[in-house]
Amino acid sequence: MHIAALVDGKTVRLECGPRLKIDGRLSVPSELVLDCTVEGAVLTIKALAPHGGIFSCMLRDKTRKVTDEQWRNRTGCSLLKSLELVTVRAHVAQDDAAAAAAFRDTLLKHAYPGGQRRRRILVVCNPIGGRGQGSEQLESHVVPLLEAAGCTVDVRKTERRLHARDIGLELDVSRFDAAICVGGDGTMHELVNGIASREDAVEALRLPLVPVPCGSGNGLYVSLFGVAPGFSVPLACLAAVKGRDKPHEMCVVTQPKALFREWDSMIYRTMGTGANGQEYVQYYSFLSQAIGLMADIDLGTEDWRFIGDLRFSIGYVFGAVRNLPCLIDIDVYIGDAGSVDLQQMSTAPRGGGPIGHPQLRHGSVVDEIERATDLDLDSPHPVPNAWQRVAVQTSSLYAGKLPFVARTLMAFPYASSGDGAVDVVIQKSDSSVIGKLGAVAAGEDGKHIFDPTIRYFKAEAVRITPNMSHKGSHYLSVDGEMVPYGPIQVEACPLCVHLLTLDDDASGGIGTYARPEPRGG
Ligand SMILES: Nc1ncnc2c1ncn2[C@@H]1O[C@H](COP(=O)(O)OP(=O)(O)OP(=O)(O)O)[C@@H](O)[C@H]1O
Repeated sequence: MHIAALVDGKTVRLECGPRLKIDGRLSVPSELVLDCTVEGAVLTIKALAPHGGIFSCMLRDKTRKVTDEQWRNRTGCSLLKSLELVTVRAHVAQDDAAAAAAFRDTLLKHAYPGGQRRRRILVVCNPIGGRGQGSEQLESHVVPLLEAAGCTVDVRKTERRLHARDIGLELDVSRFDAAICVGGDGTMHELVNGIASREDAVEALRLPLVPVPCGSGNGLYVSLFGVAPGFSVPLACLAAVKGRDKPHEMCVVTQPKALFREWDSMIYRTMGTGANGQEYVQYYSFLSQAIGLMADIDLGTEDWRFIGDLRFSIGYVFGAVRNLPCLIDIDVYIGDAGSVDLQQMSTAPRGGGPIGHPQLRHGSVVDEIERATDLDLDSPHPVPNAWQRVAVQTSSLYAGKLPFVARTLMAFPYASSGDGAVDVVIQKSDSSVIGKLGAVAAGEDGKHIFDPTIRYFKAEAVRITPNMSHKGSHYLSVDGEMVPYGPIQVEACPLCVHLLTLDDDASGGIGTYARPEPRGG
């Protein structure tokens, strides 16, 4: 479909189909088109396109272009870092009014093949996340872009810690088609836990969520959109406008209620009582749980927020040089869903697990566990269907459900949204400072899992019991948020969050980037 029209006094040819082309100005896949309207003689197109660059006026071909190949490989395309909202107004001759309307219809058909347009979007914005740019990004990019796509936008700014949780608790989910968090993983953690604490959690969590990267680590965002496009606010907003919904199973976390006594307010709402009458607190994690070095570099560098995610790299170097052991007992239930074999882990189904009510298949943290033999990760076979103590001295334990925890660390390359297991990375304490630095350098593309000082496996459940004499020198974090230092149990559960992605394949897992091939067959 094509049409001739006047843009800035020049006659140009407008073409649309799978691509939108405007002679000499714009050439992008229709997926990047947000809206097209015809009012009187004016045809208006709103789309995302790469920034022209400050020297673009000196270039012969000034077309702002994203090729089909670049769009297909978008998780590896750094050009998308400069995506921005572009508005093109074209004047069509009176005789061409019908052709302009047909052009609009064709363009919108290609721009929204799934049909749903003009979503009603809740925006939860943390103004102090990351480098404190949430409010600026909200006003300069998020709201204008969503409105350009014809969406209805309801903005709630968080005014205090746990405000996002309270929004989730009280939200009328029927009023929205999607919710976005302008902030980091912590804001999403609070919102998700608010929704997950409700009686109607399974249904309410069907509200699709999108992270807009204005935090520090933004692990959820990077796991959805890849590293190369950078922290692209427009790309995340595009997913909110037209993304597909994918379920992602979470971990249910339990900790003894007694640990929360010294906390000023009860963060999580759900309580339970173990077989021995001890009470526990239950909450959910969509991303990661960490203790030792990896938690310390996140929570121990909060004062360095102004340098963005560079704080994690610098914090890691400091932590590696201090090389503190982290005295913890680790019990794992590998089970049928888990594995200690990298080859098998690499072929775990990436998506599509069962969705349902949270379960504690392996009990809570306050329950006694019966252990079989210890698990020796250096010669692990055969693994019984039972709890096992992991015989290893650690400097850090990191567990998680998504590949990336930050753009510099694909911590769990074989993580899956629907395999019923949590991925675990243990860094042995007998590794040297140089060994630790080498391991994290390899972590950018997930190859740290082959490092001799690292052990990587999948388990149905993990219990960590820290030596409390280390309270004060280490942190415990869940989704990057500080939680009370003390015993914690984590298991993969069928309670899912629904995430909007730009992935083409609705059935596959989250993220289309390359993961490392297991070595040695
Ligand atoms: N108005 C506010 N004042 C103080 N704290 C707030 C406010 N709004 C939110 N918070 C808190 O800010 C913390 C950090 O939020 P967030 O996760 O969005 O950013 P981040 O920690 O920089 O990013 P990431 O988690 O990706 O590393 C959360 O613990 C949240 O409770």
